[in-house]
Amino acid sequence: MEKFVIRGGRRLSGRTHANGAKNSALPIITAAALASQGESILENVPDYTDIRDLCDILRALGAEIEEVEPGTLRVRAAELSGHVAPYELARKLRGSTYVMGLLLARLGRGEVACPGGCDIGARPVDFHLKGFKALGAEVEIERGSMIARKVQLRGNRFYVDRASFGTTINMMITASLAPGTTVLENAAREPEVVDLANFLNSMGARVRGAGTETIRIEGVKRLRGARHEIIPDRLETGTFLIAGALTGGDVTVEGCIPEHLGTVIAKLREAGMDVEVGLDTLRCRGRRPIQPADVETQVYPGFPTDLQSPWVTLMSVADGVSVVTETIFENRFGFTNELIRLGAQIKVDRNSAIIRGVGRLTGAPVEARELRGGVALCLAGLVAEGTTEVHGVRFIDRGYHRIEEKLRSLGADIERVRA
Ligand SMILES: CC(=O)N[C@H]1[C@@H](OP(=O)(O)OP(=O)(O)OC[C@H]2O[C@@H](n3ccc(=O)[nH]c3=O)[C@H](O)[C@@H]2O)O[C@H](CO)[C@@H](O)[C@@H]1O
Ligand SMILES: C=C(OP(=O)(O)O)C(=O)O
Repeated sequence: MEKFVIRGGRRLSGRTHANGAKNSALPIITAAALASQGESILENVPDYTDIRDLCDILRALGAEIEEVEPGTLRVRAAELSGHVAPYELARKLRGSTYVMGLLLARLGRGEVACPGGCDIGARPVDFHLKGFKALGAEVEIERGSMIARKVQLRGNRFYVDRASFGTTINMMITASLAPGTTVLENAAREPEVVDLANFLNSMGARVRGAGTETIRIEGVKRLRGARHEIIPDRLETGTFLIAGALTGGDVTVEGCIPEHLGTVIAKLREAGMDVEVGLDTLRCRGRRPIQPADVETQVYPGFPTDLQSPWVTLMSVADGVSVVTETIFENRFGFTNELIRLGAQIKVDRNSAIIRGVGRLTGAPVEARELRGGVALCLAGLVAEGTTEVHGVRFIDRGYHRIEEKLRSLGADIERVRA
């Protein structure tokens, strides 16, 4: 068990480089195992624990995955040797749902534990199952797993409820090898969907329309390996920009795609921050006072739910009252109980948090229970007087690589110690 020990009060300033996107890397590594010919070289793969767990699942199913150099994976999967994903691994992460899409596409059957991931709501898999069924699969939940029996897939028209990100991804993976045409309506439009489509197309798939709400996939007989560079992580980038804003600092994130953060940039400016947009850089200079800026999370291109928690931390020291509304996950304000220990004044009313900005936060031991809420507590520790201990670092490691080193390089006083 590890914890972060943070001594607050330092302005963050300097430059940091964006990692590859977790939510792109998970589907793309899985999709690489769709290829029965050749190998894929995947670059800019972030070293997050979720990624390692996914690779272990795929290896257990017969894929060969090696790290040829830091951040670059070689994936070969001429044949898959098994159709049952190791239960204890698959239940750890949400991204393991894509392994079902892969198994159905390659083997026509599969068994994958109902996924885990951040505890931010019920997070069922009913949309995924409905999607698989629309493609001809017989799939049920039994003994804690999604189980698909031997099936013959065929393309179909499918409406994606709530523009679900994961369902859109899974349908793209499965339909790429399903004979006929699949049309996804109300598809997710996140940049990671486009990244997956680009990779699939370079493998020989025929995916059109990714990035719009209608995606059309013509199934092909086989796919071959390809080279691909994962897009930068807009959520990690946004986290560092918010850290710059919060500490009154001057933080530049290099190697990002500013267009992927349009709403976040607009909201930072509304909060009074000075945001400079470069070709592949974003610079946020923190200004005082922090203006209250209401946020409502939305599917892309709206404000990302994954940055809601860091935003709440920023608003907790703003000069006035703000309202943050969560529309995607019904239980994503759990971390505010811990933020309150540091002195934040937050009332959660149904799916909104009403935040009365306070002049100061003071350090205390707090507990991270999920990824983004955990990082929001670390950010709070950066501005809290005295020492904040954030326990539950393993949740943060699911989507940030040694975040303490990046924060330290910007001037933060933070260390990882055994709890
Ligand atoms: C690994 C990964 O990429 N995770 C991301 C993905 O999660 P994930 O793919 O789980 O998110 P979805 O877009 O599918 O979820 C949207 C909403 O639909 C509900 N739902 C979803 C599927 C389903 O079968 N039934 C159902 O009811 C969910 O509980 C949620 O309330 O998109 C979220 C929304 O951008 C991000 O916060 C997560 O970081
Ligand atoms: C919710 C998240 O991840 P997951 O879906 O993997 O739990 C996240 O990245 O914020």
